[in-house]
Amino acid sequence: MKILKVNDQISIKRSVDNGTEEQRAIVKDIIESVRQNGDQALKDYTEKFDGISLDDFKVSQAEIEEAFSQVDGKILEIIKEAAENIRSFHEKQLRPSWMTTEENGTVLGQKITPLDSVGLYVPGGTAAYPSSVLMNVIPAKVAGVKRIVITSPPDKKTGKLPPAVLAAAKIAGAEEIYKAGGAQAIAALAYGTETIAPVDKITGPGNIFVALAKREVFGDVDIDMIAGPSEIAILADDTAHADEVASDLLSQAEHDPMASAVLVTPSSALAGQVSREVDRQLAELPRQQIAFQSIENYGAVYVAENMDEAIETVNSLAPEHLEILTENPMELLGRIRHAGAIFLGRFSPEPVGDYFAGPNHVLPTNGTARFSSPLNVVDFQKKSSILLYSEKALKDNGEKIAAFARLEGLEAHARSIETRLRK
Ligand SMILES: NC(=O)c1ccc[n+]([C@@H]2O[C@H](COP(=O)([O-])OP(=O)(O)OC[C@H]3O[C@@H](n4cnc5c(N)ncnc54)[C@H](O)[C@@H]3O)[C@@H](O)[C@H]2O)c1
Ligand SMILES: N[C@H](CO)Cc1c[nH]c[nH+]1
Ligand SMILES: [Zn+2]
Repeated sequence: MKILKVNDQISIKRSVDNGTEEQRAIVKDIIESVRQNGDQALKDYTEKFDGISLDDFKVSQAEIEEAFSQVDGKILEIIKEAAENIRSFHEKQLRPSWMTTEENGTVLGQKITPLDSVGLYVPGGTAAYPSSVLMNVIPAKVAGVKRIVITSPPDKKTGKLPPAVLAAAKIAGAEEIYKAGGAQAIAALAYGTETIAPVDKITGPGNIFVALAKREVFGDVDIDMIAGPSEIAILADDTAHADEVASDLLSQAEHDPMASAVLVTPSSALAGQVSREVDRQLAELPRQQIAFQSIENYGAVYVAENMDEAIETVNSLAPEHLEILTENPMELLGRIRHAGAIFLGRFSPEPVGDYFAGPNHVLPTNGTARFSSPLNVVDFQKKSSILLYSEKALKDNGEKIAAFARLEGLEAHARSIETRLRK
């Protein structure tokens, strides 16, 4: 793994993928076709891209039960315990609606309402993570969303969805599940077909066709974010254990050839040890090819002049995941301004958050931690403002409001107020 000096140019190499012109045109065609032809288009594209001919896209209750029985009992217990931790963490994010009443009778407030329906896209293939099913469905449940839909492409051989995904969905409490993938599934969620009623918001990652389709339907429905490849930055001093730092870097590198994994440290001794250790551990990994490309193209060990420079470097990266492996990580927490999730100390490696602790693993990537947050309960709710003026309140303030309206040249606004002042 390469060792570099921190300089002004340092940044995680970003891979913001807007797709090719051809891919964007394909996605537009697919969406239009699903809008026009509904289920028939969904069926045709599933045959074309997934090689499966389906008469019914809906996963039956029997299929869910069968999947549940196929997953090892001990694994089911682990998924249930993780689900409980995730539920308990997200319940703490709930905020009540509120109202205030002033002396003149004015009532002002904010009413919080869950979205009616949301759709979660679960990617196909090896990226069909049951943990991501929990991380999307549970905050929606906690928010109070009544209808939670899951859609995922059928396996090219069996025509089914992975048993662990169906089991996680059942444990999280989502049982309206469809076998449909790609841009056609996003179009079906956004606009509906004969079988799939439309939803109000679409969440979840996917390949370039899924990402482009989410961008395309945004506005007609809401979306969560366009998640990029995984990122980890580690801030460490010479008390860190090189083998642990290396394994944590590789834990995200194995996700994606474009995942980024960087160490930032003022210790050149640690830098050398970690660099060698990454190379050694890489050779032993099953997903060696993926991790190798990630480390080669998007990985680095950065040596800073001192801890102050290292901290500023981390803030400028605004990584998805940040591990602090220093003598006293808590002391540095207050100086971290930008990171999706912050893992403190050597007993909190990143996979603790991916699977089990409770905080959401759907996190801002590509430096967007500067302005956005992990997926959370509020993403599945919306707010309505409440206003009630008493007669006295309107009489006391009506002239000011009418004057403000006339300042903007809006006479009908002013009269709407004044017609009441005269009575
Ligand atoms: N950021 C995260 O948290 C996260 C987590 C898991 C997976 N992912 C990403 O999800 C993706 C999974 O990709 P995948 O392809 O295995 O599954 P996918 O479900 O995203 O896409 C499969 C679908 O793509 C469509 N498709 C394939 N080729 C097409 C073509 N030529 N034209 C039109 N549509 C086509 C098909 O409809 C197919 O069903 C990866 O990019 C992975 O990095 C990200
Ligand atoms: N680290 C990924 C998000 O960046 C999430 C994940 C799922 N499974 C394992 N990891
Ligand atoms: Zn992960």
